[in-house]
Parts: sequence; C-alpha cells; structure tokens
Amino acid sequence: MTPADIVETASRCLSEIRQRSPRVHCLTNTVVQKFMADGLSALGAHPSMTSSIDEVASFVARTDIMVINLGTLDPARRESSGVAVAEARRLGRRWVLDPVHCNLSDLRLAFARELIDAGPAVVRGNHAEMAAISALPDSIVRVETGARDTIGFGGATIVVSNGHPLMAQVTGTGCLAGGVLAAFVAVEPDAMKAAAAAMTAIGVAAELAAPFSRGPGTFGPALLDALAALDADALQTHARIDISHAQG
Ligand SMILES: Nc1ncnc2c1ncn2[C@@H]1O[C@H](COP(=O)(O)OP(=O)(O)O)[C@@H](O)[C@H]1O
Ligand SMILES: Cc1ncsc1CCOP(=O)(O)O
Ligand SMILES: [Mg+2]
Repeated sequence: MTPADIVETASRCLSEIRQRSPRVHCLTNTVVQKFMADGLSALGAHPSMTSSIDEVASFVARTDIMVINLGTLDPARRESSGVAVAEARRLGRRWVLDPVHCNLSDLRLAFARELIDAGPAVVRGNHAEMAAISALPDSIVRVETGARDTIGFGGATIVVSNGHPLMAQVTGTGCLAGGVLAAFVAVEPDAMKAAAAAMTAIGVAAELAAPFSRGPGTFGPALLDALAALDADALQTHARIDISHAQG
C-alpha cells in the first residue's frame, strides 16, 4: 500500500458514493444531527437519523452501513444501540463507532467497550477518547483524529496530515468525519484503506473550504460546499499521506 493507492481509493470511493448513494444510518447525538446529515448528503450519500427503538432494526436492515455516535448517550439511545448492533451482526453489516466523550464518563467508557466487543469495523475518536479506549482488538481499524489523523491496523500506520485548524472550532466536524468514514466503508471492502481515504477526503475538503470562510461560523457551510465539489484532481494535488509498517 502506498500514498498513491490511498488517493486512488479516495477518488474511486467518492465517485462510487455519488453513483450509488449508499444509505448511512446515523445513531448519533442530538447536537450534530443536522450537520452530519447535511455533510453526508453533500458528499453524495443518503443519511437517516432515527434512534427510535421500535424502528432502528428496520433502518439498519435497509441501510448499507451504520455509525453509532455516543455524543448524547441516554438510556433510550443505549438501548437502541444494542438493538441496532444486534441487527447489524445478524445481517453481517459493518458499522463504525464514534465513542464521543468516553473519556469523561466511566459509564460511557464501559458502554463503548461493550460495543467494541460486538465488533465495529472502525473506531474513530479524538486523542483523549482514543487514549481512554486504549488498545483495540486486531480486527478493528483504529482512527485517531486531530491535527494529524492516524489510522492503524495490522501493524501498518497511515498518517493523514490534511485538515484545517478551523475544524477544531466547529462542533461536529469529528462526528461528520465519522459519518464520512462510514460512507467510504460502505463502498470499499478494505476498511483501513476506506478510513484513510475518508480522512484524506474530509481533510482536503476542509483545506479548500477555509479560504472561502471568515471564521468558524462560515467555515461549517463552506465545508459542506467543498465536500460536494471535491474531485480527483483536488485529492491528487492536496493529499498529504505517510505510511509506515511495523518491523519484524
Ligand atoms: N488542528 C487541526 N488541524 C487540521 N485538522 C484538524 C485539526 N483539529 C482537528 N482536525 C480535523 O478535524 C476533524 C475532527 O477531528 P477532532 O477535532 O480530533 O475530532 P472531535 O471533533 O471528535 O474532537 C478531523 O477530520 C481532523 O483531521
Ligand atoms: C459538544 C457535544 N456534546 C455532546 S455531543 C457533542 C458534539 C461533538 O461533536 P464533535 O466531537 O464532532 O465536535
Ligand atoms: Mg468527537
């Protein structure tokens, strides 16, 4: 695997997402639902957001991929997440976990660990969240975001240095990154390549969006515009990717 492979994967995933419009079910927090849905739609995917326990299994059965985001976890969302994961497992569907704020609550960290035992394809979090999670089973791709995004799996590490500091000033860019990641996993069987491609895509989009914004308030909408306009040329020109393999 080379950086050029990741750029090629990102371009291919982008056009497949636009052609196939994969359904991405987001069992997510109440803070970022609109931004996450808008970002997925701008990308070309088809989001759904219900967390109702009566319906979540039906939605999972009719979507290509699911992301579980623990941002505003409450008893109802916890129960719905259990039902959704059971259905995803029954159908052999892949899913992504975003353990938002698991570093701030022992209860949430314990629930995140329960979900990890149920086998998401990818876990994405910021530095503090991934530090709380610590090690993951070998079968799960680990994505730690920040000024640089580090994607780890099977002794290989991919570092994506794209992105913009304004991303840290807009609530929901991490959650949207988790949603974009899920859309890429929906169209690319290799979850590590999909994750690296997705982080490159949102990072390059952010770099293209920044000059069109005057600060955090205008950066969010500009990011949506840039996700919709993103193309292979931009990925090729702006991607900054390094890959390393563990020795031995
Ligand atoms: N200082 C930064 N420079 C460039 N990109 C950043 C920076 N901080 C965050 N990002 C990007 O913003 C997105 C969200 O990352 P992060 O802030 O770590 O997540 P969260 O919002 O969950 O805390 C990722 O795509 C990441 O690459
Ligand atoms: C602030 C906040 N509180 C609960 S969920 C949430 C949104 C987190 O979004 P992100 O981690 O993507 O900035
Ligand atoms: Mg987050």
